[in-house]
Amino acid sequence: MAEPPVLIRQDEVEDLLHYKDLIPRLEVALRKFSKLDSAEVIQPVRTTVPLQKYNGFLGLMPAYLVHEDILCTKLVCFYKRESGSTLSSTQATVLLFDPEYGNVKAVMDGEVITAKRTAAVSAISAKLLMPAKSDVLTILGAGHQALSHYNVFTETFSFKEVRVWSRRKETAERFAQSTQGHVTVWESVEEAVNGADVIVTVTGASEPVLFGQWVKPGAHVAAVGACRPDWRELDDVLMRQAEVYVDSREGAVAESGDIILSGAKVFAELGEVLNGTRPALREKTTVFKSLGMGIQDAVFAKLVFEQWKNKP
Ligand SMILES: NC(=O)C1=CN([C@@H]2O[C@H](COP(=O)(O)OP(=O)(O)OC[C@H]3O[C@@H](n4cnc5c(N)ncnc54)[C@H](O)[C@@H]3O)[C@@H](O)[C@H]2O)C=CC1
Ligand SMILES: O=C(O)C1=NCCCC1
Repeated sequence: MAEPPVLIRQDEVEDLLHYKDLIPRLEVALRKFSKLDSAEVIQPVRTTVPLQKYNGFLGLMPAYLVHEDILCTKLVCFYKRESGSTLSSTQATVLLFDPEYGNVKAVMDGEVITAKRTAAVSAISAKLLMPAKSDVLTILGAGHQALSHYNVFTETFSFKEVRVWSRRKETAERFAQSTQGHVTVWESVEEAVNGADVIVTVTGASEPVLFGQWVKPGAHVAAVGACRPDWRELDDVLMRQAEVYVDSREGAVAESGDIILSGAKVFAELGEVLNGTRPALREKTTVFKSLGMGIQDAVFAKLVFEQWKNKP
């Protein structure tokens, strides 16, 4: 009989996941995903169950990496929260299976995995697409993803200035007080993004907050929020003037309101750029539209489980 699953808590996942280990693993997974004719990665588009009564969704994100034999699914609930709400907008649990027998080996917290893997993928997009000389980083939104993005972007790159905007100034101020380095708080998006080389959008918005007319030509935007077909963070002008990169084309055309409603064309998947089959147009204005993928959770779940087992 199979052993019962182990339970890995949020603080344990936090201690076990470091960006320096995450980025190379994610690059390998993104490359495999985007290889033409590859049967190495099986990842259907997220199934989403609406929770209308609560203004939220349950997303089911299974993935199987055949060669590494990693079978995993994340269960993630995400919500549209009113300004001032103290409820969390994302709750996630990750299940890691034994693919041969079908039993669950580990049940682990998915919130840290979600925060860190999403930020690490955005950092990969910036590494490939941001202007060669990037001094100013602006973060729009001041929640969990804002902090994980701040951490990985400042650990990976050397910005001279980091700015934050949030719809409530006190949230942005609290964010700026919680970071290791200096962050300036801005009252309007227009001022916050003026002259920025890299802009990260990590809001719960369902209407555009970032407008193309404010974005410096050649800037890179990592757009992480608005993961529903009728939600927006970016306006049509920005979507149409930028070269649009995604994590998964299939996911993007099914789930991204910014892509679907603007009619913007997807130029490439990040994995295609990493494989060298599509170019990184660093000199142009670029948008990386992130939606999140089950394989990203799967590689981290395996890493967490292995490290947890080997803990002294
Ligand atoms: N692409 C991906 O893989 C993932 C995307 N997400 C999405 O990223 C976004 C941020 O997630 P978290 O940081 O976990 O959420 P959070 O709730 O911790 O932070 C959200 C931030 O957005 C702000 N905000 C909320 N509604 C807004 C509005 N209408 N206009 C402007 N700002 C607004 C909040 O004040 C807060 O600063 C969410 O949309 C979430 O669904 C989350 C996980 C993974
Ligand atoms: O990939 C994920 O995880 C999520 N993507 C969209 C919104 C919530 C979580």
